[in-house]
Amino acid sequence: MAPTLSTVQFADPAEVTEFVVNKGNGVKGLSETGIKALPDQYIQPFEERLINKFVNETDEAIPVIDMSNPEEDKVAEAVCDAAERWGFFQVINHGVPLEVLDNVKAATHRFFNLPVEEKSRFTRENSLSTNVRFGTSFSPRAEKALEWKDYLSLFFVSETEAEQYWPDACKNEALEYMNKSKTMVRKLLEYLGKNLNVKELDKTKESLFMGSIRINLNYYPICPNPDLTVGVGRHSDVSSLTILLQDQIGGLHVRSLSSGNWVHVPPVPGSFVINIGDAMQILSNGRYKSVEHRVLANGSNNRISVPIFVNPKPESVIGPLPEVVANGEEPVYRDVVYSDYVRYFFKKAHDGKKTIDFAKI
Ligand SMILES: COc1cc(/C=C/C(=O)SCCNC(=O)CCNC(=O)[C@H](O)C(C)(C)COP(=O)(O)OP(=O)(O)OC[C@H]2O[C@@H](n3cnc4c(N)ncnc43)[C@H](O)[C@@H]2OP(=O)(O)O)ccc1O
Ligand SMILES: O=C(O)CCC(=O)C(=O)O
Ligand SMILES: [Fe+2]
Repeated sequence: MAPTLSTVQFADPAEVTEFVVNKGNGVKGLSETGIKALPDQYIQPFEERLINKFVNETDEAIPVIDMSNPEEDKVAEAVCDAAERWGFFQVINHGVPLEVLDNVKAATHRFFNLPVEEKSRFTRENSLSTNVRFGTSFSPRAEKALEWKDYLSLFFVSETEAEQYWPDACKNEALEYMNKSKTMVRKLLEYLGKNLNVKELDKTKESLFMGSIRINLNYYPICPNPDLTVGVGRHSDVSSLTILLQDQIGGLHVRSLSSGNWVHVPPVPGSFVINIGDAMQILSNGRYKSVEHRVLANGSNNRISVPIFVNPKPESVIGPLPEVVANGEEPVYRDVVYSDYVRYFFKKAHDGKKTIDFAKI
């Protein structure tokens, strides 16, 4: 059973960290104690809070693209245009059965509703596989201010490995979600590749664009002072492409490339939010943009989201594609080993678009 106010008292911030991070209660456990004020270590610097005046003053919106007829040129054009001008878009009629989406959302709630002793089997310290990690915030040991989010991160190696190590509460649903999304992912990558003069997604391109998959189940519990903190701080993803399933609560904001405004991504039932990640920005020599985004904390509702990060293989060397620089275009990025890039991302706190400097020439 979740601890309650009568059983949990925090004398100082270190006790909160012990309870949330080290004991594996997460911010969900903290929220469920009935805590009335945000603990100090969650208070973000003023400039990192999503203050209302920067939001919703604009009628800008990320494109919503209908994929009912995926072979039509206008679908490919809309995807490539959005990847260049927004780095973000939503897709509807994408062919992934709605039941699969409902099932993975239900499985996410089922996992986070497990008792702490069960979830703690998957913390960094306890997990039997480095490919399965239950955690909180982003990089708690590196962060000056923590983020109001718990997560389960599942790196796919094989069905057998997943069967053995992924939590029973969600493994079948997460695998089905991943498998049933593959056709859509391939199609999106074909559109993006063709526009870069990549003729086909052969084995080499496949391992660069979609050589590894990570699924995260994110849980953002009700927060006592949502204006003082964030669910997720400003960052860009390090993937090639991210496919995000969000529930009906909302809170994801994207930085508009044209105005610099923070633009809300409204939940559209049955849709996916798709975004370009740093790996794709590097491979396309900056043509496609991985854009800063962040998530608000919420004072009245719990929220979940389930991103699939489609990535190069960890051992892939990524740099501007030969097809892109063949015409004499100057490369903006150097070649980097993808796992070095990801390790660099994970070892620091979220810092907006700074990760990509690691690969800049
Ligand atoms: C969590 O909140 C997030 C997450 C995100 C994620 C955005 C993405 O775009 S995720 C896609 C990343 N790409 C991949 O995972 C594919 C390639 N993977 C790899 O190359 C490797 O698996 C590796 C990630 C480099 C890890 O390799 P290795 O060094 O063998 O493994 P570890 O020793 O386990 O990890 C080293 C170090 O990395 C950090 N870390 C690892 N996994 C995670 C994870 N799932 N979540 C958070 N941090 C992770 C961690 O610091 C590890 O050091 P420890 O000392 O703590 O073990 C976007 C926004 C978010 O808020
Ligand atoms: O929860 C969301 O809407 C976005 C989460 C996110 O940006 C991430 O996990 O990388
Ligand atoms: Fe993200």
